[in-house]
Amino acid sequence: MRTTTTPPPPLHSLRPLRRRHINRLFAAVYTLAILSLFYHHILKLIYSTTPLSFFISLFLFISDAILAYMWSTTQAFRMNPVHRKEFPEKLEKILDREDFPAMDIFICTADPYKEPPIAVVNTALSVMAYDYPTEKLSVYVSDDGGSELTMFAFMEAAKFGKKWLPFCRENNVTERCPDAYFGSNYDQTVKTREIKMMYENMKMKVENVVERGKINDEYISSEEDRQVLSQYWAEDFSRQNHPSVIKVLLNSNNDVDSSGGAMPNLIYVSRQKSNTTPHHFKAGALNALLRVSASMTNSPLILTLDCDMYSNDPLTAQRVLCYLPDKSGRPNCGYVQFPQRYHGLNKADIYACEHKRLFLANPIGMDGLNGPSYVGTGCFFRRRVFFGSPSQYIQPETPELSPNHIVDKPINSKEILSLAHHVAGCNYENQSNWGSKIGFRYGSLVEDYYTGYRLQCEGWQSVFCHPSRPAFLGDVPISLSDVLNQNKRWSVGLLEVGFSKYSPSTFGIRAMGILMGQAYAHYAFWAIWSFPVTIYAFLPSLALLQGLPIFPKVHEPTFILYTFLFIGAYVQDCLDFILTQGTFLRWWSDQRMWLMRSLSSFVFGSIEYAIKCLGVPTHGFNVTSKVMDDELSKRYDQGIFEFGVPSPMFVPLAMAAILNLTAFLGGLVHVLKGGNLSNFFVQIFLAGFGVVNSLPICGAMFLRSDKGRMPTKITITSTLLVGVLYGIASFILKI
Ligand SMILES: O=c1ccn([C@@H]2O[C@H](COP(=O)(O)OP(=O)(O)O[C@H]3O[C@H](CO)[C@@H](O)[C@H](O)[C@H]3O)[C@@H](O)[C@H]2O)c(=O)[nH]1
Ligand SMILES: [Mn+2]
Repeated sequence: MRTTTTPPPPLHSLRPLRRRHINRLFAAVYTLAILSLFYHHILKLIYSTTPLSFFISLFLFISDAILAYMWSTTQAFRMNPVHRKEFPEKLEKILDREDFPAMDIFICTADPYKEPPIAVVNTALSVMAYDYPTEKLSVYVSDDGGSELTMFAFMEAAKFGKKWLPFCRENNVTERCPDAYFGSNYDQTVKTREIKMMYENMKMKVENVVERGKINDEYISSEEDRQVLSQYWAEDFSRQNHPSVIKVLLNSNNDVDSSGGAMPNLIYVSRQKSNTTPHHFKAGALNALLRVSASMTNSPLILTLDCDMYSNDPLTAQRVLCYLPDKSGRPNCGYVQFPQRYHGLNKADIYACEHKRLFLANPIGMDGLNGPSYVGTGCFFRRRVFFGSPSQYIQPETPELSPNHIVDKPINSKEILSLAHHVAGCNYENQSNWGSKIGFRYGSLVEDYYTGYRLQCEGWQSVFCHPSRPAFLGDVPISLSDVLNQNKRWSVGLLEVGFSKYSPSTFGIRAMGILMGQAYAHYAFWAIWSFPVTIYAFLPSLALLQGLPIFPKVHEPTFILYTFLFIGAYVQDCLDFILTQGTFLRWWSDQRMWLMRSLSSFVFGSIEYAIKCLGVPTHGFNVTSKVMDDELSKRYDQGIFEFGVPSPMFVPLAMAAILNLTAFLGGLVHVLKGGNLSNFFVQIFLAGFGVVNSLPICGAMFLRSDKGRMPTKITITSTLLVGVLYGIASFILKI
């Protein structure tokens, strides 16, 4: 620390957004409107004359109650949104570079065929090249795929890194992810050409090896490497069942780069797996890394990264130092979360993978309360948060793992390595606090959300940091079935939290207050949107086809209420989106994907959750594929929806599209023939709204002939099912 007489310059600032006043006012007005709607609903229920009208009113009542509840949870994000700014350029006025805290960086990968090792390597190199004292950085790669291909890729990366790091430093490169750098408009010089050749050479080898599924003999450069790789060749070594593999690929005490500077530590870890012991997916992997890293370096700061999110800004770690050691802003700040941002989104972001609300707008709102939730990647933690609340420290069972333990032996020493293997063992956690009271928490498929939530319940706070140059950039799934499956996994994991004894709506509200509890409840109950959206997608159209009006007529006062509620919600949603660096086009995609996810991912997620509750084993963590198919990428770039595979998740989407189209046309014919528009206006409007939203689905069913069109099987099944629904509706009306 430097000693100065003047007070140190502030390292960050905080500004509440003005729109919070309007949000609060609007919330009050909208609440009144919702109350009037329920008054109307109750009257309708009481005065319903037939069982049919009673049940229709009941369905609409429940749907609106769920919509109203979800609306109420979103208010937490709107009450006090804030903006922060940090000043990393002032950091060195306060803290000498040699006093920067050490940092352990965790990178998770789980499948070399879904997560190409060359991309994982790129992620690792991008953080190894941080503008930070190199000897203080340790990169730990967790390979849940237990794959020699990934190990091989990292052996190559360790060699290439020795050239890449000095190259970045000497040329002041901002794009420190090699793939991003060579894909950018970089200076063509002898030096850049030389390094590009080296990179291409490494990439060729790694891709070649993955393609063949095995390592060419001539690629193995030393006897030591051969020995390491031979572990994977043992007969009983499989992905689900193998001993732990830990290899120090770079050691900052010995390894130097081509210009003589220190290299960061680079450690490959594949924890022990056994068919009979649960491994808890990513949370389990992170806990293994937490312990292995404790035994080797035990740095006070930890960054967790998914293999598909590379660093896009070498100054990011320094930005974090503007918050974490500084006690002035949030004394109990346990983590600094950066938004998940993506490269390669198409113009309209057709699948709304940007998740602007989840990753940008909502965290800004939560930052004005106790801080954002943890989103799994791009998050810097204080190691201490994993060991009990700010006031109640929990000692891990092995004293060497405690966050204040100082490692005094070289990472390659026998004692350290044997401890590392011990703590990476699959039975190590038996009868311990790991996953329940310490480390990343088990019990939900969205371990990130759940862990952040439990930490915040314990009293830890967090900070949201979103500099204008994205700190990290990730890949997005580019086919609809991948997107829907990812969202299905999320909804299962969220329901697991929502209906647990730690439910945010009970436990959360008690622990953190109403607003934080509501914010977390908003996510936990995402999947219940499936009910109202499904009802609104089917019921009005079915009734319309039967000539049965179910909403207020245009001249009735409740019609104005309905109009206000609909337009009010939609306009506020749109404004929120656009004011958070959004475009109208992307907002349109976002609301469409909300409907599509509600109709499929959330429905299937709820069913899977229910099955899981009954004790039937389900999929678990289905890793999203990051492999790019050229033809598919091309269609994605043109903004064309990708169906292609006959996924059952498409059935409700196709059914809603067919039914709404039929009902809308039927409604028009009715009006054109002189029928009463006023009675059916709301239903015709809803069907029309459904049609506009399902244009890409109709196109994929009836107009397209490319490989990404809707499989004929799905179209036929859906048409038949709509027929059955229509039949049932007619039957019910007759009795
Ligand atoms: O058994 C497993 C399964 C997954 N992973 C890793 O977890 C990460 C996320 O997996 P991915 O398939 O990319 O899931 P996404 O849905 O894209 O990820 C989001 O949702 C996850 C929770 O469901 C969070 O963990 C992620 O951080 C968040 O970005 C990847 O690095 C995987 O390698 C493991 O390490 N072990
Ligand atoms: Mn991912």
